[in-house]
Amino acid sequence: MGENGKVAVLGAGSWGTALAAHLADKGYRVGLWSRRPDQVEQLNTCRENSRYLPGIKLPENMLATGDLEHVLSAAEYVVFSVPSHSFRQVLSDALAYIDENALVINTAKGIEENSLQRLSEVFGEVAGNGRAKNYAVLSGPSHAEEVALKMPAAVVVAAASDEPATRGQDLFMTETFRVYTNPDIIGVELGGALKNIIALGTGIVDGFIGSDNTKAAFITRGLAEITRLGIAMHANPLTFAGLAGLGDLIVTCTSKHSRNRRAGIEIGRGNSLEQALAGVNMVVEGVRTTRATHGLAKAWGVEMPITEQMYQVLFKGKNPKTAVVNLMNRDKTNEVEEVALAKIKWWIEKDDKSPAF
Ligand SMILES: NC(=O)C1=CN([C@@H]2O[C@H](COP(=O)(O)OP(=O)(O)OC[C@H]3O[C@@H](n4cnc5c(N)ncnc54)[C@H](OP(=O)(O)O)[C@@H]3O)[C@@H](O)[C@H]2O)C=CC1
Ligand SMILES: O=C(CO)COP(=O)(O)O
Repeated sequence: MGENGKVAVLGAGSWGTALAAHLADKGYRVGLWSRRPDQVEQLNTCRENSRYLPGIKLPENMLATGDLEHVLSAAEYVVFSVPSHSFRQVLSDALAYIDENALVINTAKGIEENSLQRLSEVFGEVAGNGRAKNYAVLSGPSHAEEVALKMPAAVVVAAASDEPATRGQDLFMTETFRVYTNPDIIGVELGGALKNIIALGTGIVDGFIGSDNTKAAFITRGLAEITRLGIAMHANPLTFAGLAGLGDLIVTCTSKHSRNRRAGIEIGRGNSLEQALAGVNMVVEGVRTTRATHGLAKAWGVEMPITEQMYQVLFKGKNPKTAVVNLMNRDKTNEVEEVALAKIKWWIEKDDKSPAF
């Protein structure tokens, strides 16, 4: 199973720390890279990440370091757990030290804002498409706080071919952390990134309406528009009914641990975006992802009414109450027919993979 092999985890936030502890508990030698020397010192002496994952005792066979070359030297697996907006930079800094045969697993959930690229596309651009054979994505419903307590969770590893997907599955799988493989890297990336827009919005709805009916409608129609974009971008529609789609949507829209939902609640209570982000004080991926997805929807010619309203609320000062009124009063339509049409479009366009930008 590769236990006792070396793993480098880049990014010492809540997810990087939880995954590093998970893999160390499984018997791997784990190096956890942080960009902050004071945090390295604190992790190694107190054996706890008091800022990002308080209350979890870190295993002895994981060591924090600020030295990228050192942590990556001889690592068979490299886990990226930095926020998506810093993925390109950290990857560029790390690349020279990553062994050609090492499996790179990205765990960030986002779309790059300026390029509108999925993170596997960023990886291809920075590392070269030749290295894509050793690239995988870990996604699905998995809050760090619960994974660190070994509460049962099920996730997905997606990769372009079986071999890296199975390597990733074997790396993470334990009795309490069940890992499925999925060949649909586009769908898994989109599901993980776009659910954060819906979680932010669900938080807003929680913050000012508090209606379960409204929330259920918002989540369900959110999944419909994620699927619509996914189909246009040549993802497998079924991925969105799985762990990286519906599964992650459920957890992020309902959990007390969700930073996206918590930020949304503050906005729904009348606080500004800046106040909401300062209150959470951890990465809230849904903000940048809303802007990026707004761009993707335009580029692919896909209607995404919830994303459009979220964009207006977050960046154009629209009142959330007006946004809900606008969503409720759109032209009448047929739920199933709409999905069927999107699917036909998928079949027609699947041989033409060139996006409209
Ligand atoms: N938390 C969770 O439960 C889960 C998170 N994820 C995803 O994992 C990714 C990381 O999230 P998470 O760990 O929760 O985030 P946190 O906010 O908990 O931590 C972010 C970490 O990234 C570091 N960081 C930020 N910018 C940079 C940079 N430019 N270079 C290097 N390090 C940087 C921060 O360092 P510093 O303290 O110095 O700012 C901090 O250690 C996100 O994409 C998130 O969506 C996925 C599944 C579960
Ligand atoms: O992706 C996550 C859980 O699967 C984490 O979601 P939040 O970033 O909203 O906390």
